[in-house]
Amino acid sequence: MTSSFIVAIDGPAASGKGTLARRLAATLGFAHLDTGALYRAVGLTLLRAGHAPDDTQAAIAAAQGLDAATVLPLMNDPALRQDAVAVAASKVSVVPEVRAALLDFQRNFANHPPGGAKGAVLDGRDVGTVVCPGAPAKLYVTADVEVRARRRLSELRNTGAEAIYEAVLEDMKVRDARDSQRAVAPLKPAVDAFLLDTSMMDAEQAFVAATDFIRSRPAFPGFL
Ligand SMILES: Nc1ncnc2c1ncn2[C@@H]1O[C@H](COP(=O)(O)OP(=O)(O)O)[C@@H](O)[C@H]1O
Ligand SMILES: Nc1ccn([C@@H]2O[C@H](COP(=O)(O)OP(=O)(O)O)[C@@H](O)[C@H]2O)c(=O)n1
Repeated sequence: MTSSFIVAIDGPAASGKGTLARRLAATLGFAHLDTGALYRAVGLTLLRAGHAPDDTQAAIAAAQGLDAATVLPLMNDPALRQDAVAVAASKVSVVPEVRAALLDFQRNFANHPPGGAKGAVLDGRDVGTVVCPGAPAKLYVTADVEVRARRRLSELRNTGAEAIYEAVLEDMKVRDARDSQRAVAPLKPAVDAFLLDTSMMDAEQAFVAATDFIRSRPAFPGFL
């Protein structure tokens, strides 16, 4: 059976989309897919094989080689969260063949959520625009880049990594620019997305604003 209960959440790095997506999925009883983790898995595979992150042919081979059996263990690998892996993910994600290789997995997850879930929440950069353009609830989560850099900094420090604010901020600006300016599936809000700026909101306030929006969508009767 194909599910039409899809919540699409997009936005730039450290805007809070993953935090929101996980909590929404738990509340709705839906499955959750962090689509960024798929691009990070490609980046990590490439780095571990000793390739440069901008080696296009190696990136295509890594993406085409990922299947459910190889990707699932990688999704829980702590190395996936390293900043170098985020940068590699952003580099491989400009390659159209890499995006094409990951598309079926994402659409299949959205339309046939695992574990008997009634619906799915996907977060990333192009879920509402490319992966699931027909999703009945789309959110675009953002925040000022300085706020996002501070969030990512404390996240990195909490994992024991040494991180400097200025470097994290600079990395984030470069990655935002690359993600927004690429030719294929650039980061941008879908025309029908609900814009949620979390610069002045904590995670609880963002969750309340998101659930108010989803509750207003006729396609989600009685879920919240
Ligand atoms: N609204 C918010 N206010 C403050 N911190 C937040 C908020 N949402 C998420 N965070 C924190 O910011 C960091 C990045 O959030 P995350 O959900 O991983 O962002 P993304 O998935 O967009 O990269 C995490 O440490 C998370 O706990
Ligand atoms: N749907 C998606 C998700 C991620 N990505 C790429 O993957 C990188 C890492 O994504 P992520 O969501 O894990 O990054 P953060 O927002 O957690 O920093 C992004 O910078 C994008 O370049 C993408 O191109 N399309």
